[in-house]
Amino acid sequence: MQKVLLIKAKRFGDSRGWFSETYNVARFAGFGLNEVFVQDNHSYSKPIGTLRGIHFQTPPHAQAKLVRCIRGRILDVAVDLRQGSPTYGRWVSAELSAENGDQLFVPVGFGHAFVTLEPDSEVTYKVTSLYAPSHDGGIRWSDPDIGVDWPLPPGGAVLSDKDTALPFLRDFDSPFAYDGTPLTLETV
Ligand SMILES: Cc1cn([C@H]2C[C@H](O)[C@@H](COP(=O)(O)OP(=O)(O)O[C@H]3O[C@@H](C)C(=O)[C@@H](O)[C@H]3O)O2)c(=O)[nH]c1=O
Repeated sequence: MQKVLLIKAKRFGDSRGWFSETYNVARFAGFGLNEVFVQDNHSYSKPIGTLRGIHFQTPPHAQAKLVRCIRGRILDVAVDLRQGSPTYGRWVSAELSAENGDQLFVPVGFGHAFVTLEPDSEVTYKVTSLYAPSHDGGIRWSDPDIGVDWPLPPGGAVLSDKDTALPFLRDFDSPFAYDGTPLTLETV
């Protein structure tokens, strides 16, 4: 399995603006990321405080995700859902924005969620397995056993109907196994 990684962008600025590679198979292999991405996703969230998650797909359709914010700003969160992990239910997060160009790599075995910190935020992400609605899974964003410290606006979280009714961690029998990879947030 893989570590959660915060991947910094290299931007080459000139009088026109800048250029940046967002994915390069050789560079990514250099920090141990050899995933094959098979689908690209793009979501737009109008209100500030839009919260999507905590989501995953179960095996054999489990997905690793490479997440980037291309407009606005989000707090992106990865939750350790690996059965037997000493950090089961714990989470790491990073602020991703159009401005910083950072990407979060969320490996298989982690739930993924984000909240928008600005209105009109757009997120794109690559995934390693095709969408399989029959293997869609989720945990409640507000689960007290996870305790994500969501930075919410005064109006609170804006959620899909599905996300308001997701189960809690205590009722979840995780299909993901712990392989000894520690929960860290390494920056590369
Ligand atoms: C995720 C997904 C959804 N859809 C459809 C199903 C549904 O009608 C509509 C909206 O789906 P959702 O409500 O699940 O979208 P959303 O809440 O944005 O779900 C996403 O949340 C983030 C946090 C993730 O990590 C993603 O993997 C995904 O789970 O889009 C696809 O066609 N392909 C896909 O890959």
